[in-house]
Amino acid sequence: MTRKPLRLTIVGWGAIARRVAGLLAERVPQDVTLVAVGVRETTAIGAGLPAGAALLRHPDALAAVAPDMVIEAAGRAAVGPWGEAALRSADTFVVSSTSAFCDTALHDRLIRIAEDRGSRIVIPPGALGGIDALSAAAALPLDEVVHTIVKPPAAWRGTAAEALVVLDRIESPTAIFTGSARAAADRFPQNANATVITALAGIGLDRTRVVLVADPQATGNSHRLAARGAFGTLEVTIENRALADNPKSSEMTALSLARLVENRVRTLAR
Ligand SMILES: NC(=O)C1=CN([C@@H]2O[C@H](COP(=O)(O)OP(=O)(O)OC[C@H]3O[C@@H](n4cnc5c(N)ncnc54)[C@H](OP(=O)(O)O)[C@@H]3O)[C@@H](O)[C@H]2O)C=CC1
Ligand SMILES: O=C([O-])CC(=O)C(=O)O
Repeated sequence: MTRKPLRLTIVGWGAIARRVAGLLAERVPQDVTLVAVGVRETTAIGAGLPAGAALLRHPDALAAVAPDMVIEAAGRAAVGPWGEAALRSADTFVVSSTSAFCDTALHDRLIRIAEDRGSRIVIPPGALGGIDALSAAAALPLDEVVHTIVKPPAAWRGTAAEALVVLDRIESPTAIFTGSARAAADRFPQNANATVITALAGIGLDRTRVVLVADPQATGNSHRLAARGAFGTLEVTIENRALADNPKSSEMTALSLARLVENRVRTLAR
């Protein structure tokens, strides 16, 4: 029996969205159709929108394209409006800007809509490795989870870090934030989404400890997870290359989204 191609919509047409679309077009062209791209009204779209993909400037337009899966790769503000529409018109809504889940009311609203409509919210591993093990470990009590993110100064430009340190003058690794995952993602919504992924997999937004570091010697974006609990101990470090179009975002975030989509259409998910 042949399967129908998955009807995919991506919200956002930035570094991650374009990379994911490119990977899928290259790797599973017959199995996935990018039916639409969601943007905001003011977004100027350059060349490169795939042929046949509709451009949606409002979440209400989603229903008409009847997607199977909607991936958000836009930013925290996009998660609420696009998520509500996606959970009403698609069976799966995939969230990249997980910092949105620091807003408990939004989190609860999306869960309620998903329960009403029989749809699902999926949080991919994003820039991280080892999240499957942390999530499995959380079935037993966890004592401690610490997530450390190290990025070069350029990745912290245009963020709250600029009010704390002079990024151009840093000469050695400098901690710009220490605190909970909730506070980290709230203050650094473009750079600390991954801490919410860790928190939701493990011991929650308030108990997960986060350290954010600007390092002039760093050549990429690294994430270190350390956890301790009844399962044993876990230490995972991933050194990610940044995406060419956005130094804040890692290549792994796009690769991980592509894997998630590919596994949905593959006979052997891996
Ligand atoms: N989970 C994880 O591990 C990671 C998550 N992220 C999240 O993914 C997001 C996207 O990353 P990246 O592609 O690198 O960012 P970019 O800045 O390269 O692209 C973001 C795109 O989304 C569009 N956009 C922004 N806000 C909205 C909105 N409210 N509605 C619709 N479109 C919108 C922008 O358009 P324009 O501004 O032109 O209107 C732009 O096209 C990040 O903001 C971050 O929240 C990033 C890295 C890792
Ligand atoms: O891409 C990364 O390394 C992680 C990131 O920006 C985020 O968590 O928001």
